[in-house]
Amino acid sequence: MTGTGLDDERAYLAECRTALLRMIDGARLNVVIGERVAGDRYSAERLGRHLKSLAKELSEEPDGPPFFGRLDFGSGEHRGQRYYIGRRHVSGDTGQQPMVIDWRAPVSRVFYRASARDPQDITVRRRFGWSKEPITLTGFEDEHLDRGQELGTASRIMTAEIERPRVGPMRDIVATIQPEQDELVRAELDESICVQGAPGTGKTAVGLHRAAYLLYTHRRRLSRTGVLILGPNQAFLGYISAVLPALGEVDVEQTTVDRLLARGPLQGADGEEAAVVKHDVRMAAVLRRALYERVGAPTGPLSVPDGSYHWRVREEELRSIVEGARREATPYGVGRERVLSRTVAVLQRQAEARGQTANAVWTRKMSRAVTGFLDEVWPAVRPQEVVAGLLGDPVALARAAEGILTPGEQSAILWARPPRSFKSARWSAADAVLIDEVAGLLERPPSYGHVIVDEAQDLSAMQCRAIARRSEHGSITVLGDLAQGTTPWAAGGWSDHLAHLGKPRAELIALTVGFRVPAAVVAMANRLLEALAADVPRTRSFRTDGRLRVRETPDLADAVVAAVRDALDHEGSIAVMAADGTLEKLTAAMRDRGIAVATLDDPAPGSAHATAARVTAVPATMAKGLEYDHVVVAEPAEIVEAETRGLNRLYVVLTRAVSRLDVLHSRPLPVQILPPVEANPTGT
Ligand SMILES: Nc1ncnc2c1ncn2[C@@H]1O[C@H](COP(=O)(O)OP(=O)(O)OP(=O)(O)O)[C@@H](O)[C@H]1O
Repeated sequence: MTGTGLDDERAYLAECRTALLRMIDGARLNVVIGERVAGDRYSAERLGRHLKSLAKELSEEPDGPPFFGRLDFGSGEHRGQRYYIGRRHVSGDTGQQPMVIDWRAPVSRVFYRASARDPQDITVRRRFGWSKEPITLTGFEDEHLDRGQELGTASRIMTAEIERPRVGPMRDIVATIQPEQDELVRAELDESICVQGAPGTGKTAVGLHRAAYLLYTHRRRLSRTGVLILGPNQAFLGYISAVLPALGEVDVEQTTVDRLLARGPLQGADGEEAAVVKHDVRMAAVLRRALYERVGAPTGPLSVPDGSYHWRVREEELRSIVEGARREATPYGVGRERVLSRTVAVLQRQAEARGQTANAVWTRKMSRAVTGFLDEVWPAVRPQEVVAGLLGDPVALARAAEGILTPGEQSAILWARPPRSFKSARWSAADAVLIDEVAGLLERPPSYGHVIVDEAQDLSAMQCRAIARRSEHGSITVLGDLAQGTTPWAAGGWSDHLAHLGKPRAELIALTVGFRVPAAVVAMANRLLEALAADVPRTRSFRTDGRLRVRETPDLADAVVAAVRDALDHEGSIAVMAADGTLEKLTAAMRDRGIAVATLDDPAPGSAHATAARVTAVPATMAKGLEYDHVVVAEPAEIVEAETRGLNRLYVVLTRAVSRLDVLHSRPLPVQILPPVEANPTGT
């Protein structure tokens, strides 16, 4: 093999860039040609869509390095071959092998999995180092795996990538995916997995890369059924939104569970007591009962006029049709269809016995004629109607909830002032979950090919059921951390959650190496973890850098302003986190003193409308899943007091910093985060 020096690599880089430009030009030209040559309108549209998305994918290729690794094979199937690995394929001349191989291709797996102990036919694995603006190839590191040489955490290039200051939205990690992460990313499409991992172990990163991997490997199947990513809130979705496009995937639906389920604006709000009952899995049984209570028994024979004749169906026969449909456990809507078609079939048999032809026109006429009977025994309903019928009527609720909900629970969810009609109801997010449950009883929603659920520990049983309905014929990746559960219904363990998600046999895997939080901060967070009583494995930090500063101060606002000014001297993003009320005051204080502060409602950093502010004010309740280079946490005691699972919230907030964390307090710190001596000064 020739060409192993930096100059040779730079020459190869130049060739790759030319080839990439050729690909983009080719894709654009194909769009033009495709528009001209396609025969009928349908195929023109399909071809046009396909080519446009290809061109879009290619031109969205960031102006980044075309490759990050190289593999030299010494033996086996690829003996004597050299492959460059990058974010996407770069085609060579016709008939030549690709200049760069997509990181998701089967052969690229070796880049992530080979080790000195198991070199997998590799002689040398090379990692490339790049600098930004302009993107320049600065060097490389070789591991002679065939000679037992492996750098692991001693790799400067890998360490620099993991420890780089964070700026703007989340980035992909393709160049440095770790072997245990790669196993999850490349798990088979029909495998459902559940990843438990402490803050910063890469769960979100793994989920996003798994989506990209599955789309590459099963493109046809998934372009039909789709991939869905569910995150905790819009701020989080904004933060992760750039990762998949950077990997060439622009067609993945990313949303929150609330948005996925809402059938209209959500204008209502529930108190915690009501929300807890509405999210309880027992509501599924209450709703089912309320719905099927609408199915009635026939109260007499059916007489159907047909010209001058009347067809008659006996009451027993009608009863057995209705009972039969009920027993079949199909969706309610299908049950109604079956009662209709079976009743008409009885009429048809009678007509045929009298020598009459029962053609399609006749069948339609008979179907219309039995609608009255159908509406009586198996009425058509809207899901909102069923839910409003329960929440607005204590008698109906008591009937449906008897033996399932206590009287106290029933009164917790009853509307104080029922709306005049279900159409004018002010639905809450929890109501939307109930409505979705009923909608699922009426008709099964289409299934996604794969669903990725992030921060899954916070889902309620009823939300899990809603997701299960949408992944019945697909698989799921569940990502979460039991210690970060902050909702009143947060999971205490994974097995119940997985059962509600419809995948009780999903494999549970733990990630235990942290790539975000510096070791000093992990030590503090781990002390708090002890108090959370969550059954989760401990983590160790990959990072040896970073700084933790804890300061008592008589004036919180002054101290926050000083800490932020100090942070502004360094590169990287900055966040101030506090309980919601205090944050407003701190934001005003910072702005008064000339510091530009963004909020989470502002456009994502890096987007066209983003503000220039480097500091973001982040309410403690919105911090989940986010990370900033420097975090200033103000008054931890208030964060703990603000909600029932306040200690879990504090755990989330303390684990958002990548490089530096300032903890500022004017009141005593929660004892759970103090070192043992300070927490118990008398030693008793
Ligand atoms: N293999 C890796 N190489 C480089 N960076 C990584 C790697 N794995 C994770 N990271 C980085 O570590 C940070 C934390 O990752 P991520 O947000 O996916 O963790 P998480 O487990 O979802 O955390 P949380 O539970 O707090 O939401 C991110 O900046 C991510 O890019």
